[in-house]
Amino acid sequence: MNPALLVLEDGRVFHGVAYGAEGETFGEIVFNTGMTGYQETLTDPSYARQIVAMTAPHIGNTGVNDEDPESRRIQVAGYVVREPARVASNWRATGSLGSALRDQGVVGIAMPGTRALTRHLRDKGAMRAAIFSGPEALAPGEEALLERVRKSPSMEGADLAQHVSTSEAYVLPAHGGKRYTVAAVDLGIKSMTPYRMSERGCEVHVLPASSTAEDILALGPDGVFFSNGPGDPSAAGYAVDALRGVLDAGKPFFGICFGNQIFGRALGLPTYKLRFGHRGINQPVQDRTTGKVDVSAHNHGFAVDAPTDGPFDTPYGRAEVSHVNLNDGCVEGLRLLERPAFSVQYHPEAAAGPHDAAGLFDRFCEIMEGSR
Ligand SMILES: NC(=O)CC[C@H](N)C(=O)O
Repeated sequence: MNPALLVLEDGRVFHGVAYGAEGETFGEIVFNTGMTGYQETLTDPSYARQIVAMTAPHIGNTGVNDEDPESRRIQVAGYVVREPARVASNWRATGSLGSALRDQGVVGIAMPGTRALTRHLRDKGAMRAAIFSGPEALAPGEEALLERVRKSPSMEGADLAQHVSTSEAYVLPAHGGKRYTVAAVDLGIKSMTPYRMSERGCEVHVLPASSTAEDILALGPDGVFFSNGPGDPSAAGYAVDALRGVLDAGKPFFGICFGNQIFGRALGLPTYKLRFGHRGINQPVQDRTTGKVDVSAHNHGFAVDAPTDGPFDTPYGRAEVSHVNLNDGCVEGLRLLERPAFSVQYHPEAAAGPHDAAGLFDRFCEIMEGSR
């Protein structure tokens, strides 16, 4: 197997062997703590331009199948694992993870130091990085490679949603009888999300990220949804403008992850970059109204900065922080108190992840019902 290097912008270098395609790739290095669900992780468009390191030591055991992808392709910029499975064993498997990475040109590295890497990122934070594998990519030597990593673009200020969004609108029909029309703005949407709505009787019109409030309202939707997505929410002013138009029109609104950050910005709140973010499927989130704790799926590197000591004023009336993360206290949900609009920073669609928060899709249906 050919040698590979993972080079971090602060000069830390990890040695390993090539996994997946050989060559080079640049991105923000982040870690994911999920013990399962690598295929959903790899295909989540929110990971665009990120190199994802898995803390679970053995990856690829169940191969890849045609049912679990969350989008049409592997979306991560690069992949870091400790030990790839040599055998893919599962009744649904159609191939191995190594060949899927290779076929889609995704450069990865298998290296013994994933634990040291995770501890490093925990202390120093997510940062620019690159994987170089094979003799050609490694030829310039570590110093020259590090220089190139330092010159690569940062995640801060990156507008990536428009690059992963659908270019054409499409419709997911309602399962078992249509009850609601939903306009879902695709900022990097995972395929399970509109599916969760469709199984609750929503006809889901998935719209490009560049859709304006007029485009959205032209559908006459019962409710509007803004999806998860990659990049820095402070660089997506177009989505904030569209959402403001939707809120001005009084439409019921639900947002997930990037959608929560856009909602926060539409309410006039700032967003900021977390040191190393939350990526995994066992994050404890508390609903501050009921006190109930959900174990939930996460993938975010940014968060909304909002007062957690009680309701606050916004251009749309009073709002409150509805959910907080019990690990670090960060804002995990927002809601308006006088209008039907709410959002969460985590992933009730649960692909992969626990289904504790599935009731949020029911809540979306309830606010659409209540607004009729
Ligand atoms: N999953 C998401 O929607 C991620 C949102 C945003 N890109 C972040 O990293 O915080």
